[in-house]
Amino acid sequence: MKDSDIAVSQIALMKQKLHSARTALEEFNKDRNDKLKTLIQFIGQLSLACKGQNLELDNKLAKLRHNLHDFDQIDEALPELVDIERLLKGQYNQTMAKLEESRTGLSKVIRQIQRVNSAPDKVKKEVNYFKQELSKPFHTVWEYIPKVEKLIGFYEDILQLQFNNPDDIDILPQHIQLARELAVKISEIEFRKDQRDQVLVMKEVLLGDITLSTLLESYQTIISLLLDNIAREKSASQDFLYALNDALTVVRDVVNNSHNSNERSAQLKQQLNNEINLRVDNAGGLITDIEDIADLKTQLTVQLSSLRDALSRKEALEQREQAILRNSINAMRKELNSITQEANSFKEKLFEHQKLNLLDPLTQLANRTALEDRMDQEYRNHIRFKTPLWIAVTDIDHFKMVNDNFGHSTGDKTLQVIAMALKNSLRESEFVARYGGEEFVLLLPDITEENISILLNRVREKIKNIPFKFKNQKITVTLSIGAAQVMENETIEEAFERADAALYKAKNNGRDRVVIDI
Ligand SMILES: Nc1nc2c(ncn2[C@@H]2O[C@H](COP(=O)(O)OP(=O)(O)OP(=O)(O)O)[C@@H](O)[C@H]2O)c(=O)[nH]1
Repeated sequence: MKDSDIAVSQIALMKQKLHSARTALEEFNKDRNDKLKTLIQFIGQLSLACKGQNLELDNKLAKLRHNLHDFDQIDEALPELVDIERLLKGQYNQTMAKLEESRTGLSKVIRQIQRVNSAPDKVKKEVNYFKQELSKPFHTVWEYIPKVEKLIGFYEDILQLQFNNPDDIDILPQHIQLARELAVKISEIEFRKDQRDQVLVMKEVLLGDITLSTLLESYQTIISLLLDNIAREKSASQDFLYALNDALTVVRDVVNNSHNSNERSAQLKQQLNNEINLRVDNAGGLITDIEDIADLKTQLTVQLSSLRDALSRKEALEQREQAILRNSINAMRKELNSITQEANSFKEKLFEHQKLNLLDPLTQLANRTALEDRMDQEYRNHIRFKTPLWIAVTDIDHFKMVNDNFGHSTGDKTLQVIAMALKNSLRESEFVARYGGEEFVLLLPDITEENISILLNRVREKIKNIPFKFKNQKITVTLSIGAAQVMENETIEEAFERADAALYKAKNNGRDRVVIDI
């Protein structure tokens, strides 16, 4: 074969190879584009799945989807990818941190559920198992949601049980606090004798292990007892008013009757007086007109007899009048006596109430109302006579410990002893009141600035030296005292505030001391 023929056949072969290579390249390009399109579609779908986690990411992905949609614009999408990659990475870290946070949150909720004593045993067991499960970290949000659902299920079970047995609703610390406060309050109220046993029992219950329903019942009972007392007082005053009204009606009738009979008597008397005058006139006329003595004697005898008759009728009338008057007076006296008795017993009751309203039933010291009255009175004297006036506020130290360690009734007795000791350590002119709880207020007129500290420290020492013995244990009870003198142009309330602030200082400086605000 000639060289030229060889060259031609080689060229033909190369052409053929080139054609095959081009066809292969076209097929490869087509295949690559198909795969790329599939990939782009997939990215589009994936980006939709990420939607809703982060707004910036959503916007970027929307833009990416738009750019990828037109195959020719694919180059424009490339720079966006860097940003999107950064956002996706951040989003991943954030999601993981949030999931960990949520896991801790759920563990807290679990601990709360475990504290619910009334939870059924089945729930308690499941909660324990669930707690172990919860110790493993979550990897996706979808692992988290069923856990939350499970927790809600536990709550549902517990609530369901409590709705079915409302008596078992858990009593919270604030309920117990309310019960204790109610116990203190009812010991400050004076109940009737026949109510006292019931109140004592209630106080014991309130200070013991109480359920919520017992607490509510106690509130209801106390309100009923108080309403009953109010109703009784109302009916006692009503009875008194009715009795007063009846007595006044009787007195009015008596007065009316005696007035009417007086009028009738006055008319009769007038008639009799006229008759007597007429007889006297007639007798006078006879003396001047008749000259014959015998005739005169006869006529005069007739006139005198008529006169005697009229006079005796007048006397009878006057006697009847006096009898009526006496009866009226007696009837009125009787009514007045009975109404005076009623009024006295009502007054006594009022006085008792008034006294009770001013006395603290536990310690028998003056109460807050009485203190306010006395503060007014002492302040007026202080202004009028320019005498010094001190006010001291005192509070027992760590009194809660006495209650907590030895019981509330020991606490009550301690208060009584301290109240008595305070009262006994003051002069007649001085005054002490229970201000509330374990706090007392002293009003001390006529004390000089040099003496106030001596006096109050003496009171403090006196209380400190009381040999209290609880459960065979010797206990020292101390007081903190704050005092202030009423200054010129100052109200007693302002001085009280200063004394209270001084008490606060005494407490803060270590208790068992007197602080005087000068
Ligand atoms: N037994 C009894 N306790 C009372 C009465 N009134 C108040 N308390 C108790 O007095 C205590 C006062 O406690 P806190 O206010 O904490 O004061 P504290 O323990 O005295 O401590 P400090 O005042 O800070 O020294 C509480 O436990 C009250 O329940 C009462 O009439 N009887």
